[in-house]
Amino acid sequence: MNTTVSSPDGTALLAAENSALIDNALDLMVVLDANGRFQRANAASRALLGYGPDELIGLHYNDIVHPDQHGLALALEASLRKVHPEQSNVAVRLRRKDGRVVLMSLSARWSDQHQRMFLTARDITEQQQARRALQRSEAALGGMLESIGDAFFAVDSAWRITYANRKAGEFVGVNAGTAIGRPLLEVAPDLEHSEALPRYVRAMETRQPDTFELYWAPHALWIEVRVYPNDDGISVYFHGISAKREAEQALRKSEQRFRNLFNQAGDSVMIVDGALRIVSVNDQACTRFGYARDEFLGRPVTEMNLGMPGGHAVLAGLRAGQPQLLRMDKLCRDGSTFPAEVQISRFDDEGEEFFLAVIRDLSDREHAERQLRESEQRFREVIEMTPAGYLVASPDGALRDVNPALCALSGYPREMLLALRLHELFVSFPLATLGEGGNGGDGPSVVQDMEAVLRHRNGFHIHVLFNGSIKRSEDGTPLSLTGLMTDITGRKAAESRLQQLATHDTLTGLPNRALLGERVQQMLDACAYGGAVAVMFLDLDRFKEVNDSFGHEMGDVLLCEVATRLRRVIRPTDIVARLGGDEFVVAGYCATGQAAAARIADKLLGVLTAPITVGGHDVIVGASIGISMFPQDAQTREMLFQTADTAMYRAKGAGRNRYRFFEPEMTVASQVRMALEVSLRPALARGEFELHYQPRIELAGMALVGMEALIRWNHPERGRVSPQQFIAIAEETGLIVDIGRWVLLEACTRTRRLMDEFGRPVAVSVNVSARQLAQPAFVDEVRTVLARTGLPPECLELELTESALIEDIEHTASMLRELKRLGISLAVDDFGTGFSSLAYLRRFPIDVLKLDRSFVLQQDQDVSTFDFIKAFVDMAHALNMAVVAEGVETGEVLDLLRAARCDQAQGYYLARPMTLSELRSVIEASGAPKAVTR
Ligand SMILES: Nc1nc2c(ncn2[C@@H]2O[C@@H]3COP(=O)(O)O[C@H]4[C@@H](O)[C@H](n5cnc6c(=O)[nH]c(N)nc65)O[C@@H]4COP(=O)(O)O[C@H]3[C@H]2O)c(=O)[nH]1
Repeated sequence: MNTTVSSPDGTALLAAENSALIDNALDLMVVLDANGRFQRANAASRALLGYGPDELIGLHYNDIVHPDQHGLALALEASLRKVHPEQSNVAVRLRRKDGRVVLMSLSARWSDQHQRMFLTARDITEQQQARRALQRSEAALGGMLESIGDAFFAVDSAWRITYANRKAGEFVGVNAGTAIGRPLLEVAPDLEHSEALPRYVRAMETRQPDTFELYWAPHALWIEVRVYPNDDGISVYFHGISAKREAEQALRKSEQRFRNLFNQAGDSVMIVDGALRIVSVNDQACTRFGYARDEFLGRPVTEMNLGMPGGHAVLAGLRAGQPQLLRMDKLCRDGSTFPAEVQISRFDDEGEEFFLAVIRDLSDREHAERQLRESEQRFREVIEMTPAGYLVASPDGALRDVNPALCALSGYPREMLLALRLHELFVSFPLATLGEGGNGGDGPSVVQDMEAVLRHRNGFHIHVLFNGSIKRSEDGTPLSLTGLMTDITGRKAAESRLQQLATHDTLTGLPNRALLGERVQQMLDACAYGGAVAVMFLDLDRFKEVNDSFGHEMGDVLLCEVATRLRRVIRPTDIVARLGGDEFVVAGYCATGQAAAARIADKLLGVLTAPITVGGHDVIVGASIGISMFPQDAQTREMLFQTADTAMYRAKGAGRNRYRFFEPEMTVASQVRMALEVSLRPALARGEFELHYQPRIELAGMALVGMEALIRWNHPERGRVSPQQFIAIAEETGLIVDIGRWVLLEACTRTRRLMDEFGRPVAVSVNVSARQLAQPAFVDEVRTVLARTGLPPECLELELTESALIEDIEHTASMLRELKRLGISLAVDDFGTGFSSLAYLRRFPIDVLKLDRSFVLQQDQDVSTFDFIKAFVDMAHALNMAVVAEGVETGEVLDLLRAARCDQAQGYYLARPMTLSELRSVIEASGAPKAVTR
C-alpha cells in the first residue's frame, strides 16, 4: 500500500511504520469511498485477489464480489451505514482477477465522519473447505458408527459419554442422544458390578487396547468387547456373540462326538494324506494291528506292512471320486492276518488331499457265516434223519419243504408232497392257510402241541402232534410256517381207552362214579330254571350170597346182567352207573317229581326181582333203592348222593327189595350215627364198655346151662347205647376187632371167676364178628385168652353170624376147624335171616344153630310155624347140631319150642340180659348148671 508521509516529525514516522505494517499484513486491507469504490488497498490484495493495490483503485466492490453475493454486499453496506457501523467476520465470496472464487471473512467499519468504509478481509477459503471436510467426515463417521453392527460408545477421561450409537443406547435401554455428556455409570449402572468396568479402567490407565468376552447377565448373553484408548478417554465396541459361542460349543461337542466315534468305532479307521503318510488312526486300529499310535503316525502306509491297498488303480479310482470297497487279508504286527473289508474314500481339507480307510474285521462274520453253514448242514441232516415229519409251507398253504419222515408218515413221495397244500394233506389243520391264523401282527407266532389229523395217501387218518412256528414280516404278515409233527395215533387210541377206563366201569361198561358225577352235574345245571332230577342209589340184596355161593365169576355174570337190565329200563336221557361192588346209581329227569321217580324205581325193582340165571341156577337178587330228589331233598350233587345213600340204607333196613324216598329225619339219624362213630373210638380206652349176660335155659329140664355175653356201652353223654346202634359202626370202622378182643377176654375172665366162685362149670357164649374172624391171628388170640384166663375150652362158645361164615368160605372153614381143635363150641347166630341153608352149613364144624327171634317170636299160635320149627329142629339134630331158640317172650312160644324138641332157649320170658352181680344171684338160685350141651 502506498503511504503518504505528511510530516517529517514523529507523526510522519508513525505513518510510515503503519504503512509498512499494513503493507506487510497478510490480510487484505482496503478503504472504500461513500460510493463503494476502492480508494486504497494494501499489498496483500495481489496475493489474495490477484489485483495489485493500484489496480483496485477506482473499482467498485461489486466488481470483485461474486455476483451471487451482490445482494449480501449491498445489505452489508446498508447495515454498516445505518445500523451497525462495525461488523466483523462476515463471509463473502469474492472473485479474483483470475476468476477463481475465494471466500473471505470481512470485518468492516463505516465512518460517517470520513464518509469512508474501512475493510479488512482474510482468505478463509481453505479454512472453510477444511471445516466442510471435517463436517463431512464427522457425518460419515457418525453414519458409520450408527451403521456398524457393533454397539459403540466413547467416554472422556472424566468417564463422561462423548458418543454412543443407537445400539449402545438400546443395550442399556436409553436414547443414545440423551446419553451424551452424562457419566457412564449413570447411563449404564449395571456396569458397576460387571467384569467390564475394571478392564475399561485399566485400558484408560495403561492406554493399552483390550479385547475380551463377557457374559452380560442383564440380557443373558455373551458379548465381545473391544476397548481402544484415545487422546481423551476410551472408545468401546461390543457385540453379541451368543450365537457364535453356541456354534463353537456345538462344534466342540460335535468334534468330541466325532473323536469318540472315531476312537470307539468297532472298525479300524485310518486317515492318510496325499503322500500316503498316516496322519490319524483310531484306537481300534492300534489294537487290531498291534501298533502304538506313535508308530503309525507320520509313516507312509505303504511302508508299514499292513496289507493296505496302495496300487495305482485304487488311487486313480479314488482321485476320480470313486470310493473303493475292497476285500482283503490284513497283516498285523505279530504276523497274524485277518480277513477285512476295506472302504476307502478321498476328501479334501483346506486344499490338501486325504484318504479315509475304514477297515472292518470280518473274522467274526466269516466265523459266524461258517458256523451258520455248518449249522444249516447239521440242521438238514437232523431234519433228514429225524423220525418226526417236517414241513415248511408258504402262506397260501403250499408245501415248500418236507423230510423223509413226512413222506413215510403220509405215504407220499417228496415230489407229490411238494405239489400239495396243507388242506389237502390234512383232514383238519387249523392253520391250513396262514392268513387264517391272523393276518395282522396279532396272529400266533408259535404253534405248540397242536393236534391235527393227517390224511394218508391210502385214505386212512393219522393223528399228529404239531409243533411249529410262523415266520412273520415286521408288520406281522405271515411269511411261512415251519413245523414238526409226530404220530400220536397210538397215543390217541390209548387216551380214548384211558378215558373210557377213567369214566367207565370195566366189568359192566357202565359209567363210573366220576362220569356219573359229571353227568348228574349237567342234569342239575340243565334244571337251573326248573325241573327235577331223581338220584337213586341201588344196592343188590343178595349179591354177596351169589358171589360166595357160586364164585366171583358168576358174581360178575350177575352184575353184567343187572347192568343190562337197568340200562334197558331207563331212558336214553337217564344215566345208570356202577359205583363198585353191587352198588348202582340211576339218575334221571323227573318232570313230575316223586311220582315219576317212583315209577322208575318200580321198573328197576321189577327187572331185578325177575329171576336171573347164574351158573345154571335161577337167582332172585332183589335190590334196595334210596331216592333223593333235586331240588327238594338236596341242592348239590354231593348232597343228592349222600341223601340217596342214606335213603338206600333205610330201604335195606326196612326189609329189602323196596325203595325209600329220602326224608330229612334220615339225615338226623345219620348225623347221630356219625356222632356215635366219633365217640366210639376212645370208648374202649376209657373203659366205657361192660358186659351183660343173658341166661340160656335147657328146655328139657328148664335148667340154666350158661349165658350169652352181650356188650353194653355206657356213653358218657347218651347213657347206655344199645349194641344194635354201635356194633354195625364198630364193624364198618374196624373198631370191632379191638372191642371183640376185649369182650372175649372179659367174658372168659369173668366166667372163670364165676366157676371159681361157685365151684362148678359155667358156660359162656361170646359174639364174634366177621371182621374178627377174618383176622389171621384170631385162633391164636382165642387160644391165648383160654390159656391166660384158665377157662376150660368146653365152657366157651363162639357165636358167628351167617354173613361172617360166608365171607370167605374156604378160609372160614379151615379157621373154624382150628377153633374146634381148641375144644370150644361154635354156634351160628340169627340163623334163618341169611341165605345159608342147612346143607350149606354142613361144610363147617358147627355145634349149635341159634334160631332167629323172627322165627320164634310169634304172637299167634300158628301150626305152620310149629311145623317149620319142628322140621328145622329135626334136620339140625340129624346134622348133629343143637338148636337154641332166641327171643322167647311168651310161655306159649316156650311150649311150642319144647314141643318141637328145641334144645335150649333164651329170651325175656326166661331172663333178660343182666349185670354180673345179678347173674351171680341167678346162678346161685338155679343150683348146679349143667354144661352147655347139644
Ligand atoms: N326183642 C327181644 N330181644 C331179646 C330177647 N331176648 C334177648 N334179646 C336180645 O336179643 C339180642 C341177642 O343177641 P344177638 O342175637 O347175638 O344180637 C346181638 C349181637 O349180634 C350184637 N352183640 C351184642 N354183644 C355183642 C358182642 O359182644 N360182640 C358182637 N360181635 N356182637 C354183639 O348185638 C346184638 C344185639 O344185642 P342186644 O341188644 O344185647 O340184644 C340181644 C338181646 O338183648 C327177647 O325176648 N326179645
